[in-house]
Amino acid sequence: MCDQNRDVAILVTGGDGQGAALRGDYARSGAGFMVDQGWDGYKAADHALWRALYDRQSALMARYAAPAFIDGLKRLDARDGIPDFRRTSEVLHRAMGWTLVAVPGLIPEKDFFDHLAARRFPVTNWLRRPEEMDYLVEPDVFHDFFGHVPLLTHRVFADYLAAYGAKGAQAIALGGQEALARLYWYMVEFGLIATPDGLRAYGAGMLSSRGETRFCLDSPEPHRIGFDLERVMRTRYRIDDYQRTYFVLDSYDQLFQATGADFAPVYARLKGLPDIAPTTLLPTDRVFTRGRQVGCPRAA
Ligand SMILES: C[C@H](O)[C@H](O)[C@H]1CNc2nc(N)[nH]c(=O)c2N1
Ligand SMILES: N[C@@H](Cc1ccccc1)C(=O)O
Ligand SMILES: [Fe+2]
Repeated sequence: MCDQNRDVAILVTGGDGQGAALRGDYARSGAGFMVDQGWDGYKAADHALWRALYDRQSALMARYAAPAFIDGLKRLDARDGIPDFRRTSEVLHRAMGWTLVAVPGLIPEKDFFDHLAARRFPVTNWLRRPEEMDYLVEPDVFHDFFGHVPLLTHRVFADYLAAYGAKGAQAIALGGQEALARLYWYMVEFGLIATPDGLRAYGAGMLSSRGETRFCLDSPEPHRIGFDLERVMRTRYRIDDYQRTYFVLDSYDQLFQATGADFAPVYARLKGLPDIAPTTLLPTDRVFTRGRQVGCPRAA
């Protein structure tokens, strides 16, 4: 089992080299790092913390979240306590062909891509501590379920995620997995979408964090730039703080269409181009907000 821990430790020190402590119980994980959710093991205090997180985040959704996210969250009816993934999977599978699988935390990229390609969404089975209510570095069940599952009930986005996962094998074969991981990071974890009422957040990474839900739309610090596949794939990211750049979709279909292209020539082009720092703005960028980029946002 230590091999699996080693694999995951390598994964978690990815990104720009920051690490995050591994909290999950990887010892009992099986194929694809799947574990039993252990739903019966959750205590009343865990369910109470879930409800507190759920109520606090839900109160922000009308102002900050994309309509598709709000619709999906309502459909899940997950306020009362930490959901039993098996029950959610029954509903989700009938509607969208997706199921949820419990994992102990971050898993190696190949396993993650394979799960998405097979329409299995990995959901971490432990809950953050009360002192981490506003933000934590690695995903917990609140981030994975509250943040990600609502958009699995949206046909185009659910199909996009499967199409995205199916790109994993080729990316690993061609050395494009960092580029593909950036596409996930910016467009699944931290994506914004333009609506008639202005920009709204749909990314799981901001919507599971009260701090970043407000920051991503209210703060003058970060850049907000129109989505462009190669621009996203060239842009580095931080895993341990609010983002310095957010990308904006015109529609979920725009993201789905972009993922229909063959990425092999894209990876080849990227090999000859430098990475872009998250604080950088290019003259070719479609700029919604030119961020001030001063100071460390989370410390503010
Ligand atoms: C797609 C990209 O590799 C990203 O870092 C993956 C890796 N492994 C993961 N593992 C889990 N459980 N959850 C995640 O969101 C991710 N993200
Ligand atoms: N920072 C998010 C969790 C998260 C972890 C990893 C990636 C994206 C998001 C939160 O506090 O809810
Ligand atoms: Fe996530």
